Amino acid sequence: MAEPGSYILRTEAKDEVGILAGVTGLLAEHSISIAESHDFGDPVSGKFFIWVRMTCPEGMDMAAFEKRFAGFAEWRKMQFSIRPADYRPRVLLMASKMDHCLSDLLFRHRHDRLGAEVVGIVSNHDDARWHADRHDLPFHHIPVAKETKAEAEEKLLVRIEDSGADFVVLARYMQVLTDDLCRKLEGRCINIHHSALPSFKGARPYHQAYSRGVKLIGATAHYVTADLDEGPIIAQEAVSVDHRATPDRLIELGRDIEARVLARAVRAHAEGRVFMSAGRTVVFD
Ligand SMILES: Nc1nc2c(c(=O)[nH]1)N[C@@H](CN(C=O)c1ccc(C(=O)N[C@@H](CCC(=O)O)C(=O)O)cc1)CN2
Repeated sequence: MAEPGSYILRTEAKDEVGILAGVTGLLAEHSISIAESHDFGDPVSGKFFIWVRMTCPEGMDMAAFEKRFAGFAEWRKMQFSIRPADYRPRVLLMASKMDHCLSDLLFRHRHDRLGAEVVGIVSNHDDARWHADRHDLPFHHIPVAKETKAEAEEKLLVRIEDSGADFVVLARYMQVLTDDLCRKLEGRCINIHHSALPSFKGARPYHQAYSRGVKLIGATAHYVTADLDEGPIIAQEAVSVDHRATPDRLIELGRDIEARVLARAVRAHAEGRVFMSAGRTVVFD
């Protein structure tokens, strides 16, 4: 649990000399101590990113500080946000039949290791109801068929709205989202793909990998876009395999990697550690 007076500051701006000094100078001016900080100047986008976990002095006028910071940000044409470090963004989890990632996220949530507040579970199958009941969470069974996809996505949007979810996680949710839904969820829908993208996009990646005779398999957590499995990558991991591994063995080996990679991405997103930059991500993990 973050200590009282602890806040997360995120900034992004055109990369210019003095940006970092300006931000840290403002913090020092207000006797704000820095507990953790990260910064990066992206040569591709020409943007400079700063992430700070800061502790403000007791009794500090945060409104006055934010107003002062806003003046600096306007001058530097900087985007910024400040939020309490113990704020937990609300997340809606979605799964189909495979439940290893869902189960792992719920376990981490139960032990407050996810960095987000799970507000419900959505599935196109009824199997995941067991997990919702086990964790005393709302469960929404929204079946999907090609001819009912638009109606199903309308129901999903209602659930997202009603639950107050800040973001959505596809924890092995095996339905392709329409372009329209991807636009509506831009930057706030994370998927776990069971391959080391860009290899083996689409369905059955382990079978694709087996046919290719790979010596590595992996998992990729990425933001969802209309281009299937081509969204900005947040986290990845890979493990060596050899000629003896059948598709079923690859699926078995992949479970732990998928769950670990997805949890890392969810927590990074929840803590505001992920920035978008020229179609890629900057992750201050
Ligand atoms: N618009 C997007 N939707 C989804 C993405 C994405 O990146 N963009 N990621 C997928 C997850 N996924 C792999 O990780 C995946 C899921 C399902 C399929 C697929 O082809 N499924 C069915 C077709 C189902 C449908 O048309 O809805 C099939 O097997 O034929 C491919 C990849 C989640 N959605």
